[in-house]
Amino acid sequence: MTAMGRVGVLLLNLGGPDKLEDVGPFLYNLFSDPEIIRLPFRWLQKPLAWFIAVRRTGKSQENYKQIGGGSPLRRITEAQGKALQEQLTALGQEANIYVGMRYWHPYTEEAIAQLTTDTLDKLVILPLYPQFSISTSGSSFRLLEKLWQEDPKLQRIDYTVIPSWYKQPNYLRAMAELIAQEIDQFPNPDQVHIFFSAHGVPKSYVEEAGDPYQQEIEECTYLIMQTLKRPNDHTLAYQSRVGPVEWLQPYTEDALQELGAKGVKDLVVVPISFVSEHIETLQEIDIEYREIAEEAGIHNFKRVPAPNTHPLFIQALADLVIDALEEPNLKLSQVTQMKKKVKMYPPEAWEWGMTTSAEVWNGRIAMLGFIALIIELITGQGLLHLVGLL
Ligand SMILES: C=CC1=C(C)c2cc3[nH]c(cc4nc(cc5[nH]c(cc1n2)c(C)c5CCC(=O)O)C(CCC(=O)O)=C4C)c(C)c3C=C
Ligand SMILES: [Fe+2]
Ligand SMILES: [Fe+2]
Repeated sequence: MTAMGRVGVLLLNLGGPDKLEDVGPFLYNLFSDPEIIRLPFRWLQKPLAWFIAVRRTGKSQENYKQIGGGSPLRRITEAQGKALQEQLTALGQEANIYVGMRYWHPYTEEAIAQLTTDTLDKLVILPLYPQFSISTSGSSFRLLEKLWQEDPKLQRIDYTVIPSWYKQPNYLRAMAELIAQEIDQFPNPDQVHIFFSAHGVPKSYVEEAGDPYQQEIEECTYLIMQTLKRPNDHTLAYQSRVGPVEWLQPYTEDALQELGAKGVKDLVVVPISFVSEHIETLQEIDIEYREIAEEAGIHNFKRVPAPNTHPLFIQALADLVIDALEEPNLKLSQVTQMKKKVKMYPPEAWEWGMTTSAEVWNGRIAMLGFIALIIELITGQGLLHLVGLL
């Protein structure tokens, strides 16, 4: 305890399957989230999530097999929490650290149950995503808002939220240092092409729902290059597209092929939206994109490690917590306002069940939807392709 009283830090992350048997239920949880699949009908969410999870599990398990049979996200996030606690203690700020994952253990609900029994005086909510997206931090904030509304014990905790933090100077320094270490291993470091690969989101998130993610990614790329102070050429592209709807462009695979065709031979990939190693770095970049790059003639392909427990990165997290404790509180409900009034799911206009006629239409559309789902289940074609998920 310090002058601030008993402080807690809630670290938010996505979560990942610990072992192969977890892949199916993890995918079901992920696709059950309306911030991941934005459907106009809430009742369709769970059957669709189940269907997509069943269809995707085999392929996804193959990928997890290639990285040792599970996600390292929990282990790394817990190590980040421990390092953050030690750094805060060194700076004179004792704190309890809690890890709350969105789609797998330890779930956000478990972290909340723990922290309500710890009688905290102040809680800092810190998402482990440098940039805000509706689909990541936004989804976790929305869940927390719901938990807060339901629990009077939580309402008594004085808390503040950090919405995004890609401008944090020590984070930028950590990224620049990790990039410099990698390019300096090449015979001609200044000739190496620096390839920023961000996790993508569907284009409609940005263009229709006002997700600030793309703007924050672009600014973050610019700030890292400014901090790096090297003359290298660089590219920003988006990875991990799911389904045939348009996602943010250029796609990583296309951009790699284009650079190969232009004669780029030396390239380092910087995973820019992740702060830990996980399937998208260890399998997708290190295995799939490496293969594409090598086929395109990029013979010297390297990847910059995620910040993980890099001391400058842990310092950045500690700075964020200490600054948040000193600044005025930011509430969960204020965050979406700040983030350019993003339209979280469901848009208000879709609030159904308020009138008798709406109930009648709900019923009719539900019947039609179920028929469409049955057709899809039998033929493997139709509705799911229309909504752009398969
Ligand atoms: C900034 C990070 C992330 C954004 C933005 C994001 C959006 C997003 N993701 C999916 C679908 C899937 N994501 C999956 C895994 C996964 N996603 C992120 C991060 C972001 N996702 C991480 C850290 C992980 C890995 C977890 C781990 O196992 O370590 C998966 C599962 C893996 C697979 O089958 O490919 C899916 C599916 C969508 C649809 C989306 C935006 C709408
Ligand atoms: Fe994802
Ligand atoms: Fe992926």
